[in-house]
Amino acid sequence: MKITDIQSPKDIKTLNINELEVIAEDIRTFLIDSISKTGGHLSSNLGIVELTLAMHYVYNSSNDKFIYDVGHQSYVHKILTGRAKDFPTLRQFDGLAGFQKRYESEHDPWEAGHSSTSLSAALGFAVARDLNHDDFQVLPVIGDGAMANGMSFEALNQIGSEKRKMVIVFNDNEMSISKNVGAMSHVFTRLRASKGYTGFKRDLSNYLSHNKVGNAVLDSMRNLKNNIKNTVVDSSFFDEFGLDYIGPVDGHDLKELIRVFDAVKNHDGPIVVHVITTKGKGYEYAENDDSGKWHGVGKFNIKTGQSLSSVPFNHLDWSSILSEGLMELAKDDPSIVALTPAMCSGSKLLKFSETYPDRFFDCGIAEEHAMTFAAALAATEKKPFISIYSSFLQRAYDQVNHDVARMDLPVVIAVDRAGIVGEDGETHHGVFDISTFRSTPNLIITQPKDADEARNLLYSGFKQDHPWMIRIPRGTVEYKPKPFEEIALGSWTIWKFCDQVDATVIAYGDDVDKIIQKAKVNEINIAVVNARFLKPMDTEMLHTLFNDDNPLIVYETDMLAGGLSSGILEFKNDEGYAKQVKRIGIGDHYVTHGSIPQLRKHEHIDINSLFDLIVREIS
Ligand SMILES: Cc1ncc(C[n+]2csc(CCOP(=O)(O)OP(=O)(O)O)c2C)c(N)n1
Ligand SMILES: CC(=O)[C@@H](O)[C@H](O)COP(=O)(O)O
Ligand SMILES: [Mg+2]
Repeated sequence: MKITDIQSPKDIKTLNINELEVIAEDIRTFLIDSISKTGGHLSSNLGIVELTLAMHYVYNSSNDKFIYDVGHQSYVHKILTGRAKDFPTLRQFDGLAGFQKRYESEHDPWEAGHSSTSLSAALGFAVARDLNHDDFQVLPVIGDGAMANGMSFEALNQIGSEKRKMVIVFNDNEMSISKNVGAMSHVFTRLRASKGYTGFKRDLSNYLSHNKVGNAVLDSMRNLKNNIKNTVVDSSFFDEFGLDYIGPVDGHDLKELIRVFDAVKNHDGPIVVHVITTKGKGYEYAENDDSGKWHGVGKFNIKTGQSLSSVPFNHLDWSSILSEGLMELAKDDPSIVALTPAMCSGSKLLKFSETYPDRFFDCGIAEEHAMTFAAALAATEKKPFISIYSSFLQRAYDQVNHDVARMDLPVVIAVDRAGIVGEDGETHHGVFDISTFRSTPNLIITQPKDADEARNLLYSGFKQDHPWMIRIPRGTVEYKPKPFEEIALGSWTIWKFCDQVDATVIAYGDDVDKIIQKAKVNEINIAVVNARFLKPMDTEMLHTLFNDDNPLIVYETDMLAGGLSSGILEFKNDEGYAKQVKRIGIGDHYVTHGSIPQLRKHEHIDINSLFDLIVREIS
């Protein structure tokens, strides 16, 4: 059977084990081939092939609810639910999404992108089912990284007391994006090494021989399903939560997986099936990767494993610019420490972690904890630098407010992947943080226009006594490091095409230089303000701008509501100015997936849309 011919899970239900094993290998080849051309989350999907096949073989999606935690490992599920033909469009504008999407298929009952929502969602589905006297199984599929998150524990706490029927598929590959960390990872290691499943298998064969059903295991297991209580083994960890447990199960042994899923099919109450998988299974480079490089990839050469994306000459990604700067500062200042909630590779902190292992903390997928941890470090004379992707920082809103800003503690917060991030889409665009945090007292919010300013904002952040955010986008910028210089708090800068300009644009980030460049090339007579402090704003400069007669345009590439232009409109109102302010930014909706330039165009927040507005305003 061709992978692209699979229309629905029904197509694999009549296959025998040998045929299923062939399909598993074909799916792996399909994934490697397809993702090498589009980019995407390769390793987690290669690891979950047999597991997903076994689940679809035994259960009946869409009646049974398949809920993938994060959703980055739902590609095999997408293939088995008739979406293989759409893989050439994966994560592209108008194309197949990289996560489960309710609009995409009836087989996607839930959506995520952020980690550790699957267990809470599963409980919601299970309770609604019971209240409606419906009959379906709920199957959250959750990794060992996501399982160690606080939300998962909050959910387990209630699942264990509610005792609703669900099969929690615990996909344990000892990896988060990179190697999994923390005490929970040791708990899982002990479980993995436990004799539980051996015990289960022994009980099972006893059961089978007592019942004289012979060796036709698949059929026998069907008889067993109502007696699963006899075979479920205790596991100290999940047992403490009041959950039944089976495992560890070899996640690449299709026959075994099918036997186990069949056995727990109608299990009464919540049961954890602990499945051991290998992240990157079947593709050597990905299988041997501990660093997280193959977790999410761009286009690559299958043979050599080389990336096909190139970084322009003299350019470096923004995360590395900050982490290189941090390394320089940390060399002379032993009080500097660095933290990441599970994003060591993406935040480019690997070098820091190797150089200063005692001063580096990977907190796991635990944004809330990481932020409060950083606050306490700052309260005890350490100088914490915490790097968090903007969209994941949404998780730590209260900790920034309650623990960092309220106590006015000098935590330097790198808000990475700020702005539109591209292919990950809705759940990952970092477009909310300015609006979210502009109302937080004591907090300073900055965004550099170039690499020098990024370094200088980092340097300045460590020289002062307040919480200090530095927003940096996904992508690269020209990098020729110069000695650090301090930047005055709340100071903006202005560039003018000539003394008498016709309009002023206020912008921030790396768009500032792009706007200046375009104005120069096209001889457009404007001034461009670099609003490198989004909070506090440069009120002296704002008074000057409101006192001249030129049109004033605020150019934002984040949410309009509550963003920089909202701050400027508040200023205008409070200071009693009459001048109109034109603004560009993202309206009241979520932004889809696609390349960053495509999405900016689609949202009318690209530089061409800005210049169309400028020309309208000055003509
Ligand atoms: C709240 C949040 N923080 C961080 C991430 C980034 N992230 C995506 S997948 C992942 C690792 C998940 O590990 P695991 O659950 O074990 O899944 P695996 O990829 O190993 O299958 C992380 C940290 C996220 N999606 N959401
Ligand atoms: C699924 C997930 O949340 C991460 O893997 C994310 O896709 C990483 O994004 P970057 O590629 O920008 O590091
Ligand atoms: Mg994992």
